[in-house]
Amino acid sequence: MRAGLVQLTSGTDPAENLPTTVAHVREAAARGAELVLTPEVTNIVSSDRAHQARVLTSEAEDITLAALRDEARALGIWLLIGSLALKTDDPDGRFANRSLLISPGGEIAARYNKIHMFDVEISPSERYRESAGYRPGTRAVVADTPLARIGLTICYDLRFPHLYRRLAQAGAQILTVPSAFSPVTGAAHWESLLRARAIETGCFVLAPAQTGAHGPKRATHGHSLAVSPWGEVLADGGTDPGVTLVDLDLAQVEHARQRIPSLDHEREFEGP
Ligand SMILES: O=C(O)CNC(=O)[C@H](CS)NC(=O)CCC(=O)C(=O)O
Repeated sequence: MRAGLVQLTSGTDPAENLPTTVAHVREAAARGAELVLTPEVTNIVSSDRAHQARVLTSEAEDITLAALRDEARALGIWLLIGSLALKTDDPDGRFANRSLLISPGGEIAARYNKIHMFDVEISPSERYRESAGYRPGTRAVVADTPLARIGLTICYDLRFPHLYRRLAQAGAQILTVPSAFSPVTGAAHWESLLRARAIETGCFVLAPAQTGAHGPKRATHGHSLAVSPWGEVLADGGTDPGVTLVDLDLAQVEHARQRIPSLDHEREFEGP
């Protein structure tokens, strides 16, 4: 099976971001990808909540979702929209950071709302408070497709290994980690964490990423990565926007788990 990782430098205007996203999805499909994946917040990278409140819409009205559903249908591909920032009917007005898996029929096959919120202070000048803008999800999701069983996660979720273990134990063969990783933590941790999740679970890990400068105040790490169930980096998207293709042999999932059956070796223990 061939997958295509789309790497983007999304800006603050969903309508302006859309043509580039569509062009990359078409390129991935033209080059043989049956599963195409876009990064976290494909529709908008912005930390201005007032601006987001003006330009974001609900799922039913979202132009990015509508256009990408049309593309999936026209191209006959499975399309993981890594995430969209969407309005919800939550009383506190927070958005959803939602991953959507689209079938080749253009239908929404699965939805996953990001569970873990990036509320951190990396340095005095670099702070994030994701939970101020987004309501965290409360449900883990595995989607069955004819290509593979896919476990959906987003970005900072990557630091919570028990989520990935649960998805693998629920039968996932591919784990998706669409991201907008920070440059500092990306350089220090991104590849190691992705390889660790693949090794621990015996799953392929596919991580399409945002990259570069999103205006003057925000930058992301890039390096969309595909990792095999044995922990090998199969493809690295570098730092420019574009498409990275990778061929996956799903038999490697079984093979890696036979060599190291750690998923089956859990034991109950006492303490601490
Ligand atoms: O706010 C948005 O526009 C969309 N959300 C994100 O970009 C989120 C929250 S700021 N980024 C991450 O989770 C990065 C995690 C990370 O970098 C790490 O774990 O080190």
